[in-house]
Amino acid sequence: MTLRPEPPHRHGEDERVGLLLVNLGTPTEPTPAALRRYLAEFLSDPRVVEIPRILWLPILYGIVLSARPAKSAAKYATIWTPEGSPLAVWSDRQAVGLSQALQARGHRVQVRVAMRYGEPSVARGLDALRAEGATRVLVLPLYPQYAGATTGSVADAVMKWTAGARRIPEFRFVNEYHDDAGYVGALAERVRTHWREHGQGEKLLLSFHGVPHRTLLLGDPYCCQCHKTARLLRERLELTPEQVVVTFQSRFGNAKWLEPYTEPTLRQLAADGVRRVDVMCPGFVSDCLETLEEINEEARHTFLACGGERFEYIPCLNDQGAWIEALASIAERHMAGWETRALPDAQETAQRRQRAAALGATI
Ligand SMILES: C=CC1=C(C)c2cc3[nH]c(cc4nc(cc5[nH]c(cc1n2)c(C)c5CCC(=O)O)C(CCC(=O)O)=C4C)c(C)c3C=C
Ligand SMILES: [Fe+2]
Ligand SMILES: [Fe+2]
Repeated sequence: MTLRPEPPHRHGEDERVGLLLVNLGTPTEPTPAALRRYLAEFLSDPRVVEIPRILWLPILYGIVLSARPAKSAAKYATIWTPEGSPLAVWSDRQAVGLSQALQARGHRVQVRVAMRYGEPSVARGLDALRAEGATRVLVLPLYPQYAGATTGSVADAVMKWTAGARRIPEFRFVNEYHDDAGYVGALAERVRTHWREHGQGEKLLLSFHGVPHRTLLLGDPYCCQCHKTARLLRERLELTPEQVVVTFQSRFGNAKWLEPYTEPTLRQLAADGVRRVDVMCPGFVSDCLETLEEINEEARHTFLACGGERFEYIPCLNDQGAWIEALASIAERHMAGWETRALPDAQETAQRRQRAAALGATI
């Protein structure tokens, strides 16, 4: 194995902290060709589809990648913005906001955004942090609930990068923050703001991305963490258990996934005479295809077509101030003990001069 060369090492250099904010990834454009590239990488991850490769890859490169790219591209086209895919746009804004929030709290931390699939890749993000001198790296996935398919896979990508690194930075991983008070508080604020402007519906439906049911039986904590987030949010909002419904969306394939499923539940609610639902997706911190198209377009249509009268979609946390502050607090907690204090410029220059002098050099 050939190890990658490292940036020049300066004797007496200080420890520098980098933060890698990681999201899922998204196609580069809403076209079948771009979708094919994205889906091929995403769906060949053994943590995402846990079927033996020898059985799965022929299905993936056969049926799935012939039919799905065009269908998915058409869906992405309905949510695309002039700046690109919403998931990428929000992730970038979250990184900028987090960087500013940490700076305002007196930390010197280099923040980079990376995507588990596509670009900017985890490897590119880590290369950039190393080039900027990071000797310690906090990996913060934008997934509040831990799932092997998402959070676990981010760790895989980091480990793959370390395998080629000569000087491996000291890593810390944020595994989950499903019950973090700042995160739940930001969700509650989002709901309350929506209710102030649009009134309150009869039911608050909380829709999380699904995973195969067998992962729950195999010990993945995702399902329990989704339910705990929902309970904490309900308590914050002072709602009764009857006012809140938890569902799972985005089922992929024919296996049983976590239940109840979002769309059938909405049909049932309409059949039961519920006229207005408020729908939120607390497991997604950035609006994306799964919220803007699957929920705000498809699920809305289903509910209204089945007799529902009003469907209120409550947006994700995106770049809301309370959420950015929550992210900063989560990062701070996980960087405890690491030197992140920003030095005033003059002091930093003086320190460098001193070190250089000790080495007999002048700068
Ligand atoms: C929030 C956590 C997510 C989990 C858990 C998750 C699991 C999971 N997803 C698939 C298959 C697909 N997901 C797709 C899109 C997608 N998934 C998440 C998040 C989670 N997925 C997000 C944020 C997005 C949106 C990305 C965007 O660009 O906006 C897609 C692609 C779209 C499509 O063709 O439908 C697929 C496919 C599986 C199999 C899975 C299993 C554990
Ligand atoms: Fe997904
Ligand atoms: Fe979907």
